[in-house]
Amino acid sequence: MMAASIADGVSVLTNAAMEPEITDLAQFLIACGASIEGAGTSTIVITGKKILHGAEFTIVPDRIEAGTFMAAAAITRSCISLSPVIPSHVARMTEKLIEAGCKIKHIGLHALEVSAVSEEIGGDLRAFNIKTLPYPGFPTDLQAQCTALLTTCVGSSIIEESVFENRMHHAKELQKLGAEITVIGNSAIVGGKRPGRIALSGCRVRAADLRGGAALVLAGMAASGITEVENINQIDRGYERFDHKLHSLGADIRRET
Ligand SMILES: CC(=O)N[C@H]1[C@@H](OP(=O)(O)OP(=O)(O)OC[C@H]2O[C@@H](n3ccc(=O)[nH]c3=O)[C@H](O)[C@@H]2O)O[C@H](CO)[C@@H](O)[C@@H]1O
Ligand SMILES: C=C(OP(=O)(O)O)C(=O)O
Repeated sequence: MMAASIADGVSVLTNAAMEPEITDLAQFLIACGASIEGAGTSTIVITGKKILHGAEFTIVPDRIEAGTFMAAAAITRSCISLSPVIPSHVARMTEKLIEAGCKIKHIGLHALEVSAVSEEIGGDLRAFNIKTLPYPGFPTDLQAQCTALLTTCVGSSIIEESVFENRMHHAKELQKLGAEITVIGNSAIVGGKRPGRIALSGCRVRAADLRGGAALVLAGMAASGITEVENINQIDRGYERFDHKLHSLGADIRRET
């Protein structure tokens, strides 16, 4: 879209992703004088302009960061409110957490409250299944965080990763924390909380990638004892001050320099 905005003539992008970030980029380019139609659908038509101009623009809230904090509330059985978030951008995550038993309240247009506190939800969280799909389906970038959450829920779940291959590295690390996970190709079967099964317990684990790393931090907050996550530069690629934000919510977390 960026290149086509200043290319000669009309460009048509087919099979385009329909994610909010695409629409947001299009809106920014339009604010800069570009001509773009169809962003947010699978076909985008761009008529090139000779020159663009500057514009002031506020970018869309990060739906994956929001979804990660929603998972953090759930895995620690806490209640948090988060903003700014566009509730429709985290709709699939909201549906899954409601299926698990969480209570989710809209506070105005750009804030949500997520509660997994057992007295408020009347029991413990239940397992749910996930199949990742292109937006507006369940995002691949929240799969790892939900896998961590599901290791603490009552019952077993099936996770199907259908967007991106090789996105199960966190499973092996979660196993080190005591989780029961069987990976079969791009799917995983997670055995959740069961009577007689030991809950997660802390140890040293390694972040192989961005979302898998975030998932290990979430698991570490739910685990007994101390969890050390190595290779956190992966997490820093996609979360600004993740440790500070979690600490401000009450997590016992610190960065080792
Ligand atoms: C619409 C959607 O859900 N996009 C996700 C996708 O975007 P992203 O655009 O990064 O993903 P790609 O389209 O590059 O890749 C998706 C899949 O297609 C395969 N592939 C890609 C190009 C190609 O020429 N041949 C091929 O086989 C890749 O190997 C992968 O399995 O992954 C990102 C990283 O997790 C997520 O942030 C995005 O939300
Ligand atoms: C996979 C992601 O990003 P990257 O391709 O930079 O690892 C992500 O945003 O979850």
